Amino acid sequence: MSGSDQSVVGQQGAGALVVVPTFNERENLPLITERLFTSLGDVHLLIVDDSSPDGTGEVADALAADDAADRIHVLHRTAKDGLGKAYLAGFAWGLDRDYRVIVEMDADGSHAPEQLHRLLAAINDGADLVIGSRYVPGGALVNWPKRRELLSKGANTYARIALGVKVNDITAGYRAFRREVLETIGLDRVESAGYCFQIDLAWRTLQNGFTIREVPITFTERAIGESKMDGGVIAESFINVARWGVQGRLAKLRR
Ligand SMILES: Nc1nc2c(ncn2[C@@H]2O[C@H](COP(=O)(O)OP(=O)(O)O[C@H]3O[C@H](CO)[C@@H](O)[C@H](O)[C@@H]3O)[C@@H](O)[C@H]2O)c(=O)[nH]1
Repeated sequence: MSGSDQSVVGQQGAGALVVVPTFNERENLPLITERLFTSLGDVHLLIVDDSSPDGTGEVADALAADDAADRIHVLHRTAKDGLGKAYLAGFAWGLDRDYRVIVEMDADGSHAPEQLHRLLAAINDGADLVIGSRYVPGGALVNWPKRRELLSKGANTYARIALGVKVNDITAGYRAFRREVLETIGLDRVESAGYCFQIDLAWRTLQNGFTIREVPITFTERAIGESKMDGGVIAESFINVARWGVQGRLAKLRR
């Protein structure tokens, strides 16, 4: 880990930690870092690397060492352990410090740092969890393979019906949390290791009485490297969502 602990001062990004999980993103990481700090100079960045074989962790360390403003931090984990686990480790790191807002963002450029101000503005406006949504008016997909789009829309429809929630893009990975949401949910209660983690957190956010607001974003398919989505991720989502749906309905019946 590098960099020192400090709260951030400034305007829109003040007190915000952007958590970026990485696995084999050596070429993407410098590009997204540059774009992030060009867009919002007063956020902090935490890179959570799972010992990427391509040397992403060393690239992250070099970026942290070169940042004179000490805004970049790196968490090195020993093995690839899933997107959800990487985020939870990053959130725990952020909650241990003074950050007011914790952001999720991919390393591959799918989530434009230039649109982060939209998420932070909604937090400043009182939302508890803000989802950068592809499926609200103004949201868009660029170059995403048709099969990924169908999978994503299918997963969203399934989750909406099974859980009885109204979120349009509950699988989205571009998000901003007010720190109280994560503190109240309790990170150790989150059950999903993979991408189902996104649904898991949104579901628990609502169950704990917090609000979710969706703001439109443009999701652009990565130009470099490849997705780490696999069959295990899909199976975990299917099973967990079904289980939460049944639990939620039983709890309602008992009331
Ligand atoms: N540390 C770590 N990082 C990981 C791991 N798996 C993936 N990542 C990182 O997590 C980010 C997203 O992974 P991708 O594999 O590129 O995601 P995607 O298929 O494009 O999926 C995106 O869209 C989904 C919604 O449809 C989202 O659910 C998902 O979060 C993500 O935003 C990238 O920065 C990638 O390096 C892991 O096991 N460990």
